[in-house]
Amino acid sequence: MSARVAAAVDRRAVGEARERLAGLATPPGALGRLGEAAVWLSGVQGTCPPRPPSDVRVVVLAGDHGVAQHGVTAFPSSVTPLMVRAFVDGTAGVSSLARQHGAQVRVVDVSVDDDLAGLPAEVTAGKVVRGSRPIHLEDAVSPQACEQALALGARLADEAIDDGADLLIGGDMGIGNTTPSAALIAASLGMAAEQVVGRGTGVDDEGLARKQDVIDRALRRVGDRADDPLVRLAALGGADLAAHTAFLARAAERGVPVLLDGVISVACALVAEDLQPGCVAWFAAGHRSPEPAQTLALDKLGLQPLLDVGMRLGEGSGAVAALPLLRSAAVLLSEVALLADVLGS
Ligand SMILES: Cc1cc2ncn([C@H]3O[C@H](COP(=O)(O)O)[C@@H](O)[C@H]3O)c2cc1C
Ligand SMILES: O=C(O)c1cccnc1
Repeated sequence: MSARVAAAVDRRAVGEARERLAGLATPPGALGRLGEAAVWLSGVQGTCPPRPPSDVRVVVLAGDHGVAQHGVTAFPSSVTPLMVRAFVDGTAGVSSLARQHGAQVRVVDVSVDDDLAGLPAEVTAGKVVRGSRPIHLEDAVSPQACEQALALGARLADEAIDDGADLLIGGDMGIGNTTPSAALIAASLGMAAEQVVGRGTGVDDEGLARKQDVIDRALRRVGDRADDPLVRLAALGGADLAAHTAFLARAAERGVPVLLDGVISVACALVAEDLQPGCVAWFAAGHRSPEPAQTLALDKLGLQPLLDVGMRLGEGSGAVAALPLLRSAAVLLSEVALLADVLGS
């Protein structure tokens, strides 16, 4: 997949959108990031003014992580399969937001450490491994499992796009997953564990120190091998994060926009950009997570989040919460009069 390239956004539409935004009957810059979001939407849709996204798909890529057994999270791994069932039942946080804002949610078991008996094949059939391994002790997954996960993530993006999606959101579910996500961001940015570590589901100070130590040991264990983004994913990420990365990269390759979520989503976006330069043009940031690594990664990608409300749930929830703002941005650019017309009338 390293040979693939992201599609090109429509520069003409971007230029038209910038011109229209500057000409609206509003003071310059008064729409803030909504104005920027409208310009971005114009470019990725190839049309000015842009349309509010109407077929939004959230794909939650679920997977467990061996680090969860090493004191880095406030919850046990047994929560992961229970939450997968909650997504299927439509009772998770993102399920509620998606219903409210007209988005569809699909959950897929990439690497949950449970057989998820009784769930439909469309949830479980793609399973790559039962849990990714603890990254401070060994590579999260083999290169073969990583390739399989990448193929799964790309296929899931293709399925959503072929079914008519006009905006994709990657969601995550997996106890412990903020640890490999922070490690991926540290390795991608050449930063130290102490700069990227955050509290995830809410670890106490001792848990935070253990988490920092696990990330630090993982970074030192993998060393320069992490320079290769595929090795980085296999060694420091895991199957779910590889699938998530390919999901985002395939969207960019197919020219379909993505609204990014929290630290897991943005970690994968960073790796996707390394694998397939130019991807970031197809990404907008839904929200800012309190995880320090997420802000560091957003800064590196040059993205400003639409929302900053302290959400730290994952699941794609922060992106779905930002959806009304993105749609508002589109209708503002299309419906607000031009100042010249207002003054001339
Ligand atoms: C009930 C529950 C629902 C969740 N939904 C998303 N997460 C989020 O929190 C976890 C990551 O945080 P950490 O690395 O600290 O474990 C992941 O499962 C992520 O999807 C949840 C966590 C819990 C407990
Ligand atoms: O940044 C996130 O999305 C996040 C933070 C904590 C736990 N789960 C997800």
